[in-house]
Amino acid sequence: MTTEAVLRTESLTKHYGRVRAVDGLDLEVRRGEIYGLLGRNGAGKTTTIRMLLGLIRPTSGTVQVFGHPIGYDQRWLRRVGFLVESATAYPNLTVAENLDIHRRLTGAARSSVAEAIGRLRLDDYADRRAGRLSLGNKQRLSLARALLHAPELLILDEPANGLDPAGIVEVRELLRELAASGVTVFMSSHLLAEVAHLADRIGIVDAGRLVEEASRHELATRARAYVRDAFTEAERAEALITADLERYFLARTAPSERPVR
Ligand SMILES: Nc1ncnc2c1ncn2[C@@H]1O[C@H](COP(=O)(O)OP(=O)(O)OP(=O)(O)O)[C@@H](O)[C@H]1O
Repeated sequence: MTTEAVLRTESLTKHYGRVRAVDGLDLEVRRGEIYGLLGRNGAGKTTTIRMLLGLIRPTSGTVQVFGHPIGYDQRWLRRVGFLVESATAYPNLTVAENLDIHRRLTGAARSSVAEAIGRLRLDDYADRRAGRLSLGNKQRLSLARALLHAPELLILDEPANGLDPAGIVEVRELLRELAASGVTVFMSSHLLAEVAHLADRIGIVDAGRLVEEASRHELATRARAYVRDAFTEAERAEALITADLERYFLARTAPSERPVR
């Protein structure tokens, strides 16, 4: 991993009237890194992501992608894959047709549609209309679209939304694989476990402000100390049983449903 900043914000701010949705955010995401923006509902994650993509204009502050300020030159968008609103697609078009539209818009190779379908394990649904997919499969379609044109940077708002536990593990593996091949991933989540399993670095936002930033390892150390101090032995045992149940569920999942490595 080099230290080159793929994504950088300086004093990024968005106010809606008196609501400070995002308030002076300084972020730097390096090439090949998985960065997780973690925060409660309403903390400002979606607003941040919309500004990163140039979908809404900041009240003040700047965003740079690949070293270029957004707004002046939109060509960088071709190098970015994104998922903003989860589970959006043309409902009357099939999975393959939805992806083919994106392929044409981005100028990606014809084979990229089948590849993306395979990567997100949508093979059995390729000819199904998007409007008839389950929430989880709609989310897979959105993810397939995000990575179809082999972007260098993925910006994903709550990528685990709507996925079942096996799906979350598959997508986690996929994002890890992409990051290992040099793709930079910026993702948001309101679930600590999701970013803690995946992100190299985690930024915690609250009321639009970055209240903490740490590597996954540092955060895990702090969390362990917190769990030790804040919970009783019975509560800790209960949590362990829940984790074991999740592992049991995954072990019982048919081999064809397991992630491709
Ligand atoms: N268009 C808007 N007009 C007014 N207020 C808004 C608008 N968009 C967001 N907000 C407010 O800004 C704050 C941040 O919202 P945002 O959607 O960015 O949070 P979030 O962290 O993505 O939350 P969630 O996980 O619930 O999506 C909230 O108080 C929200 O109500």
